[in-house]
Amino acid sequence: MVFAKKDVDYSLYLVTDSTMLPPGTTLCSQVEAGLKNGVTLVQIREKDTETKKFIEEALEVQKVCKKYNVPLIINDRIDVAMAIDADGVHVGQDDMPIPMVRKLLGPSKILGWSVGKPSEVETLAKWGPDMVDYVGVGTLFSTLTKKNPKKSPMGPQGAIAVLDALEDFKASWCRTVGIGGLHPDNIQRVICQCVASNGKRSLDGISLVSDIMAAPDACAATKRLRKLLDGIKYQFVDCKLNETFPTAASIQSVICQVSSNRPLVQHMTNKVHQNFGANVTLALGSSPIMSEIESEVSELARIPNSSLLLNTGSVAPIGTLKAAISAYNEVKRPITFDPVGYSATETRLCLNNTLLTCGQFACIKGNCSEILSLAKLNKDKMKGVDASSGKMDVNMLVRATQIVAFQYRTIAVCTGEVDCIVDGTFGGKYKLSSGTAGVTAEDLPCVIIEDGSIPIMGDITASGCSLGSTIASFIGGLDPTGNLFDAVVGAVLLYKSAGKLASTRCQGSGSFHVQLIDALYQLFHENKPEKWSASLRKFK
Ligand SMILES: Nc1ncnc2c1ncn2[C@@H]1O[C@H](COP(=O)(O)OP(=O)(O)OP(=O)(O)O)[C@@H](O)[C@H]1O
Ligand SMILES: Cc1ncsc1CCO
Ligand SMILES: [Mg+2]
Repeated sequence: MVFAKKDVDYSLYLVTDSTMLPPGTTLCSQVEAGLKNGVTLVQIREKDTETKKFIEEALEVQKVCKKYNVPLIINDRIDVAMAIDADGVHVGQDDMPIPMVRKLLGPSKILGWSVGKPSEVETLAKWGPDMVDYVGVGTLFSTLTKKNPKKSPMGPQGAIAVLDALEDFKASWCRTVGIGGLHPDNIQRVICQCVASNGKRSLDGISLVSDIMAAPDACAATKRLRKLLDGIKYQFVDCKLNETFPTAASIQSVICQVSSNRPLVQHMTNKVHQNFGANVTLALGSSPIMSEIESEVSELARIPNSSLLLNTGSVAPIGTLKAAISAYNEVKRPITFDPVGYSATETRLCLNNTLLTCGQFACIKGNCSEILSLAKLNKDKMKGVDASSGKMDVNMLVRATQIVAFQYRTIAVCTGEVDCIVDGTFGGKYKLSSGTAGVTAEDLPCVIIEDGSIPIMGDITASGCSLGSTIASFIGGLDPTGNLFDAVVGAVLLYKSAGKLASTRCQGSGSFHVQLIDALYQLFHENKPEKWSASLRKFK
């Protein structure tokens, strides 16, 4: 059977591994369970099987694939693929060079290549459409299936770089599947986050091994995966995403919700911020808990109206941070991420980037240096944890905030004299192949909050960190019908207004600290929009 290459469905690509079969199953029975329930492409990848056995197994699997009219790909073994007339071959970077493989296979077979970086995409683009039909993009996350991984996991940001390269080098024919460490708990996030910057393509599918091959009930496991792939919305927090534009009335309603729900805000934050953050949280009628104990994150995440502030100014062990991200994502409770000193040192860059690959954040907030660096618009390293001084161009800051919001499908906040807030959640909508239908970062809604210059806000430590506490309280306090963008904008607006009020009452930076908590307490409990001095406007 010859498959029209353009008709190949890459959405659910099963790769075999007979070393992980549960008792009572065979390679073929697991593949058939997958095919019956929505696997669209099969690859035989048996690293430790002798040739004769490999061929016997491949022929058996081929029979089943033919029954379901699904193409069969062979990993690495071009000889085996040719011997059994399989539908295609998949090779890695260290296997036989692609032009040779194509020469052996002929033009009609499907040829897949593992890629991890833009330079590899450039090469395949130069070869043109007759060479590589699809790429396996990875390794996305660490996985036990690769015994000696040569590369460290690239995360969604690495996949975005590959998708961008495919667009830049105009390799429109080339399809993509994400590979490595993909499981039901991260598939929606990966499809949602892995979109080219021009919004024109997302992954065409995902490739996985253990969730089907090692499943005691491979039928149920495949059905579950199929449902996630065919879904349209990734509801990563249990409140409304991207519905309306914030107004004074909608913010007032958020404050009412926070007042009555009294969220529990778990802080994993730096030492400097802990006491101040706890008091800010209390001023907002919420309960702070400063906890960095791995064994309790799951329990805390499950408390009604829980919310996590993850601030990397000084940090708990990375395993604890990862566990916290997973625990809150799992129960759809919000995480506010503050990548303190993001690009100040290599260590911080690496740590923050690692955490960014681990989950979905409801909000990412940073000062202008952090946001510019996250958006890769900052050539200079940060000097420390504080924003670089000097007047910033608002257009540039908005642009950076939009890029961060778009790339991480989050609400991004950039602080300074002017605060920018951009909603990049796309209402949690996701789709294979078609990206965001051409909508780009520049098209995202942006709100500006300002109240004139309040230099003393930059003269106390952890004022940005405590805005993080405020955002985490507001998001955590939302009803399921409350709106995420309203909550973040409301937090920034109330905090700025409190800063202004405190600056008129204080005598210096010491008393400003105290006055800021008083002002937040007052404005929150009064909940009167006419008392908010900061202005809210739509950017452009
Ligand atoms: N010049 C300014 N005028 C008005 N508001 C400001 C000014 N500088 C900072 N702010 C406000 O102060 C808060 C902290 O912002 P900043 O950008 O200084 O954060 P940060 O560097 O992360 O702070 P930290 O690391 O000390 O916690 C924000 O709410 C921001 O709106
Ligand atoms: C001073 C300082 N150092 C690490 S975190 C922090 C608080 C402000 O970000
Ligand atoms: Mg900060």
